[in-house]
Amino acid sequence: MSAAGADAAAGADAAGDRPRLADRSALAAAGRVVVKVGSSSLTQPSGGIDDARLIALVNALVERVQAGTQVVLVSSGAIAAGLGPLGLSRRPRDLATQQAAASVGQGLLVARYTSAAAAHGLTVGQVLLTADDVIRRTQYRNAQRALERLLGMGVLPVVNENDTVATAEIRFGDNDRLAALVAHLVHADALVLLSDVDALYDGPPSRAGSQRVPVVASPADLEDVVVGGSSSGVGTGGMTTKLDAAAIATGAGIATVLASAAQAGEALRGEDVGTWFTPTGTRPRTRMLWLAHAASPQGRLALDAGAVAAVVRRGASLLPAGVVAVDGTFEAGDPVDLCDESGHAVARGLVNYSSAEVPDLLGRSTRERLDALGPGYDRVLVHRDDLVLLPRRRQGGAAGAPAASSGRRAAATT
Ligand SMILES: Nc1ncnc2c1ncn2[C@@H]1O[C@H](COP(=O)(O)OP(=O)(O)O)[C@@H](O)[C@H]1O
Ligand SMILES: N[C@@H](CCC(=O)OP(=O)(O)O)C(=O)O
Repeated sequence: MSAAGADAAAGADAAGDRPRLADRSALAAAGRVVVKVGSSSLTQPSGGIDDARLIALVNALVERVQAGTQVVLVSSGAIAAGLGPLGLSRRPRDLATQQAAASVGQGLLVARYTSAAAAHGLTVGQVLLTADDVIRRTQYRNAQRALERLLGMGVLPVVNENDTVATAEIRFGDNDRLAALVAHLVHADALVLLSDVDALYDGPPSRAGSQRVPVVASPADLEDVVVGGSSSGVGTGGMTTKLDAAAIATGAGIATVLASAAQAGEALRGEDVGTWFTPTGTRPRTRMLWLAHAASPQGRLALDAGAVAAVVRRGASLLPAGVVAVDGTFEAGDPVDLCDESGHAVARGLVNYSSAEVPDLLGRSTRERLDALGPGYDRVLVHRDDLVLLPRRRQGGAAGAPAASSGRRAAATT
């Protein structure tokens, strides 16, 4: 996947299946890059699309494409672009109006990308994703196949969340993490996050004395960094979601750069701008990353101690006999959290039965289930291939890297 030359500057991936970019200088020769741009970098304060900035971004992307890099653009800005045409002066709070604004704005946004890219002979393809679409085996393969084909045909895919149909429950909500997962989905060499701020600073950029952080080599480098929310009025997550995205990507072996959209060209050429996040982990299986980071659990299964040990330490599937209680309303195939006796989520998986069926299964052996309930009830509750362990810091709901990138995950699935 990497262009010739990248290997020289790349460190070997421990998994051995893809090279990792060692530093900024390797970026210019990267084979495949996902670029994410935030709303504040594309729209005017009043909400309309800022044509000059959008064209400058497209020019920077075209330069990379012409140099041989395949680029996927994850673009925010649909909601912001839809405000003006709908007579709205600020980002609406309610979901339905956000959906309406996104519906109007997304079309306008892609039309501008299409014409800006066409000026260079580059074709744009729109890809709208929901989190729910891509945690399911068939659908994530479908998204992967579509992106792969678009790139193979020399198209610039422009990805956004499908805000118009994403309900509160299945909504991803921020494109920084979405971009990190897309980078993983397409096996990108690097993720470039473009914003209205030119780098990560050790404190709020507006505060006198805050210093640019040029390199983050490990999470320890972030210990003294103070991060805040968005100050633009149109952005969503501020620096917090960018650091989450960088953690997801680097934890999966993907180098990440945070820079200003105004310096997109320099950032993509590997010049010393912005903040470089060194890849730390190795690539987990694609769907597992989505399951840990994109899926909203629809229920909780309380496991006894033996079942926790089997799932977490031995990598076993979850059998109904090890579950003592069920909570929530879900269908077969939905994501649920598997909790230990103190209520901490230790794993997340796709459940094979609905919440209406589970109570009848609990505590019963396979033979007892078949005898009492009939054929088909010998399935496990959650198969080990549909399961990802959650690291301790994620327990209680905080975002974190999935254990899929660690040795523990390998133990849990083999
Ligand atoms: N430590 C920090 N370093 C840099 N920016 C920060 C920091 N803490 C908070 N921010 C804010 O994060 C903002 C970028 O986030 P956001 O507005 O969501 O951007 P986007 O629309 O590009 O996704 C910056 O404009 C800045 O005000
Ligand atoms: N999907 C939304 C953007 C969500 C989002 O993450 O926004 P931003 O913080 O500006 O990257 C939209 O297109 O308006």
